Amino acid sequence: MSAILSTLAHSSSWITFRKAIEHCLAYARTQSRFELTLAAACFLLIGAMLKYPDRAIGTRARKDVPGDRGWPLVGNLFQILRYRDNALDFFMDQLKKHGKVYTFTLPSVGRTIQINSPELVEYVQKTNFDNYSKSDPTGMSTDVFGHGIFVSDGAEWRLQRKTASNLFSTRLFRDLVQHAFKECAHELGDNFAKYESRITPDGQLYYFDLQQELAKMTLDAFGRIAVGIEFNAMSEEGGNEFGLAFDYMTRRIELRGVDPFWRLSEWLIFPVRRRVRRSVETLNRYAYTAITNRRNETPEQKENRRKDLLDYFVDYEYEDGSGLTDEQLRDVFLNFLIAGRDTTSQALAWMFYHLMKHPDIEAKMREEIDVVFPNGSDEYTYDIISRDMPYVKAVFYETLRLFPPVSVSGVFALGPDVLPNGTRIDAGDVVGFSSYCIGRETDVWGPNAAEFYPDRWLQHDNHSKSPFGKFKPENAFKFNSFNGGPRICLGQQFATLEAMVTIIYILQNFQFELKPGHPTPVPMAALTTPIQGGLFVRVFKRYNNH
Ligand code: HEM
Repeated sequence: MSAILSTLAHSSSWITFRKAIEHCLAYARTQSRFELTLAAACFLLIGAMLKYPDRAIGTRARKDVPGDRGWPLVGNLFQILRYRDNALDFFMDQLKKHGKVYTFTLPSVGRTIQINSPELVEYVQKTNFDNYSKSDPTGMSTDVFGHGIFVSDGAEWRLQRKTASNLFSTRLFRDLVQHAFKECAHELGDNFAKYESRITPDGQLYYFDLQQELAKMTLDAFGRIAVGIEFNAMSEEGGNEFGLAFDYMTRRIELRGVDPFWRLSEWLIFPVRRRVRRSVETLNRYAYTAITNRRNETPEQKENRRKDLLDYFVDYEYEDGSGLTDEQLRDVFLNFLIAGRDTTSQALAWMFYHLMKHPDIEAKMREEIDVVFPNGSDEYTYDIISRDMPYVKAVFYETLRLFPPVSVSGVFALGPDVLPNGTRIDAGDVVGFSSYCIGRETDVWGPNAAEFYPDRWLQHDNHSKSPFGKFKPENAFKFNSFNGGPRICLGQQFATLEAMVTIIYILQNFQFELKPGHPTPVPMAALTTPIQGGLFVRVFKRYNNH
């Protein structure tokens, strides 16, 4: 081998090159098949390294877009792995270093052109929407998402979007605020009341993971409201089997993104293979049980309950009279559950953390709540919550600005394109955007962009009924936490109302204290953005209220 390499290295002219080839062939005739295969593999590897000296294999060079130089064949993989503990820091550091548009490559996904400016995001999410796809050509999320709304395009996506939007009516919201959301908030409160007096077996004060409790609540709520399932996550006997399987798989999908050989490694590492299989089985079991129950329901049973999301899909008919298959319904079920559970609960966890750090903001929220719902009243209505509580909404939206549950996302370019700033996009490129980064940009949000400052969402004019002013909505591409354009989050209003009912009920009745020595929360690199390790608090009843 070394003889071949040294001859090739010195082949400065065609004659010497020919001699080198002859030398190689003569040498090869003396070698075993194994050594020849090894030599060929080394040549291929060296050739590939020369072709892709600073980027992931298969990607085209892009000297015209700023970005850190990558390694041969693996691109920026090792660099991103160094940010494993907080992947969002990678995006922020790149933003500071290169500006709003930069690029990096990964062997599993190819080239990403990251655009962190509202104008460019608007172009991709809305103006040239048809050129960008959400489907997942890597297959990393297929075992969970299948062909559901998050990862489908074209007719498949339109069907799901249109069918699901039938559900989200003002009539439903009125009903949810007065019943389902309120009932779930009460159940959560019942658990808090138990935790208040609890002592651990070794006699210590009881600190619990508030983020996990909120996730249980949003899962139970969404199960009841959308798919007619009682997950019983909040009940202590429930076990939260579905939620844990979901958490594991969402984390797994994220890890697959930085492992070019994820199929092989998951297959080789038996405990991972087993846990993936069991988790997917759990998710499927819940989904198929719900679907079978729904298909077997009698007309009387159906009449005695409110029409839910699953009904709209089970009842759907194509032009030829056929309906959706069980597999399609399973994808609907799982996609909506991930949308409905993690996002809202994580945003609430981040918000309660900020309230513990900003008692002045919490006091103002309580002031608003106590005026609108005096004496601890829980006569919540859709009109009052959406009209008369600008400060509570402002605090929730300020949390979504700084800690958006979907903090980084992207689309695949179907064809070549040129962005409004002149950046070229090649077919197959990932165009990435980060509401987390945009939410922190000072030219977008002002010099105090990094500050938790809910007042930025309020405006004062003569028409505002509340002393806090009026809630001031923002452009969807500047405040991109709910996405924008035709794929804007379908559940924005649902999530906002659910969160507000929960916040109001909790602040009317409880107070949290952060566990002493709790580390400053760090966002976890998952499909959504939970607090890494959870949020451990103690809860107290609010005795000085009403
Ligand atoms: C605070 C809570 C929420 C936030 C911040 C949020 C944010 C988002 C974002 C950023 C997307 C786009 C994802 C992407 O394309 O990468 C999205 C899509 C979606 N969201 Fe939400 N979401 C929230 C709650 C909900 C809830 C509660 C539901 C259901 C009731 C929901 C239903 C959906 C659906 C169906 C889509 C897919 C829309 C499409 O592709 O057409 N979301 N959401």
